[in-house]
Amino acid sequence: MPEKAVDDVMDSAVGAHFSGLRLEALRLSTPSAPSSPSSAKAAAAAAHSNGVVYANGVGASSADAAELVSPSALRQPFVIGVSGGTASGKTTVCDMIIQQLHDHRVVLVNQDSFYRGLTAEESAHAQDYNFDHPDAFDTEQLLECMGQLKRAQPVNVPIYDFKNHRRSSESFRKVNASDVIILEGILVFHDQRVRNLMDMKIFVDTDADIRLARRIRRDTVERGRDVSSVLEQYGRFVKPAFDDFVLPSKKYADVIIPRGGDNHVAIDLIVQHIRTKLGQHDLCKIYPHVYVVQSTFQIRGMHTLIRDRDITTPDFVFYSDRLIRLVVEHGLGHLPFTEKQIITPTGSIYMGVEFCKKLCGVSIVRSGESMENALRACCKGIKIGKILIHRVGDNGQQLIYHKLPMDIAERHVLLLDPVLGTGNSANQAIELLIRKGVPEERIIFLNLISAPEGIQCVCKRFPRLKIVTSEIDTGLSEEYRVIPGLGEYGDRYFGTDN
Ligand SMILES: Nc1ncnc2c1ncn2[C@@H]1O[C@H](COP(=O)(O)OP(=O)(O)O)[C@@H](O)[C@H]1O
Ligand SMILES: Nc1ccn([C@@H]2O[C@H](COP(=O)(O)O)[C@@H](O)[C@H]2O)c(=O)n1
Ligand SMILES: [Mg+2]
Repeated sequence: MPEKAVDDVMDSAVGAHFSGLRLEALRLSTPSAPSSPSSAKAAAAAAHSNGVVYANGVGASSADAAELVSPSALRQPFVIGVSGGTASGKTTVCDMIIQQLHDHRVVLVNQDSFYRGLTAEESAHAQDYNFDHPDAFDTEQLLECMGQLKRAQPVNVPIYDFKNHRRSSESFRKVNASDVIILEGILVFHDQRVRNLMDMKIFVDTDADIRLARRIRRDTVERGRDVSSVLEQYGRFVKPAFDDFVLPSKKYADVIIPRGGDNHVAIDLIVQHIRTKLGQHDLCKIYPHVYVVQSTFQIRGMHTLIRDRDITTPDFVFYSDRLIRLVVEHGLGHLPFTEKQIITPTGSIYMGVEFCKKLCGVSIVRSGESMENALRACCKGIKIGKILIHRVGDNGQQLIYHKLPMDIAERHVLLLDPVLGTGNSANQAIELLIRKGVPEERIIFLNLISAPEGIQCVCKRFPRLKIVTSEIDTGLSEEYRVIPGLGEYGDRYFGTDN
């Protein structure tokens, strides 16, 4: 690219946001082609398998892992509650989720395991016992087990036999501490203390007639009952308890799955959500300065829209802007502050804080410019610099042009690029900022999506820099594209795609 043209690009791009004008062309001799995706993938895979290290050492798979992960970076496991009426398909749905995930870091805990065993006398009149009432479960023991798992300790879960209504006296099922715990049962949303353990609640909603038909088949085939006893128990206890306890707890659900295991779309979405959580867990454990905006279904919904190849440009811009705003706000939360006391209109003292004033934005041209408006909306009058990284041919040479505030060395820098792919251009930009005197720990790199390979590449080189992102994707393709990704972000945002 001729220097004049670049000058024009930079001048038109930079607008009137700062006065310190510099243009410098750097010819880099170090090859900067993306590091091979296979080696990056191998590194990501290694980190993936090593990432699960527990406070008590359970599950640590290598000595390297212990070095990589600092105990302060450990997070709580992600707990998913699955409720619904009897024979709605709860166990089936959980089994499908676990099978699809194919990941050892997910464990299932069944509320059924915590049924109180009947005494000999109660067993003799089992037909009169209400197994659908909350008192039929030892909820204290369930809470204790879940507490242990949350504290990353393995637990022995009882084994319950539906045929004789007793727990096995000799054997237990050993459940290891894991990153994702799924807790399923008819009444897991009933007790507030159990509900409070959950990060996500799913209700499996299946038509009552279908449930009854399935229950008759299951209980006669698997639980040693005959049809008339199933029907009698259903009318006397199961249905009334469903109406009194199970159905009223549906209101606590975040997600309702109609048709249970037949609803493949819902199961795929949940699997995808858990995968995202697992990816975040590993990388956030390994790199304590990686922050992922807390996922909500609003955020997931916006990602679903902007990742859809058929979305219109105005919608892409609208939802990208909303997401970017969240990332920017989160990033600003990592800036230092000073305490400040003010007087409110009621004459009272309010002990507050004052924002850090010495900051600026730097966008990596061109797609990083799409994040500038959100930054300006949050920080009135903020100076925004630009860095353009231009590849010259295929030999790895790059030209870097920049326009940065004169006093950038004294500022905190919010580096803007919506997609962190290989991490190579991000590293070039960060190196330049450091050469300009910005300390590594004063740089916050903001993106919408990040590939694990990019996070590894940047964090290994700049371990004190912070990365704030809204989702971590699966990885890079052979062509270094983020997968599932969202395509050429700049073209989609500025409407220059086809
Ligand atoms: N989508 C489905 N189609 C047909 N049968 C199903 C389906 N989902 C579950 N079942 C069967 O219905 C019975 C009840 O399912 P289960 O998953 O045990 O329900 P829950 O755990 O909610 O009681 C089981 O025998 C199971 O094999
Ligand atoms: N000894 C027992 C214990 C429980 N039940 C019934 O099991 C149902 C809960 O399990 P799901 O897999 O169907 O959710 C519940 O409705 C109890 O009536 C039983 O029959 N015998
Ligand atoms: Mg079940």
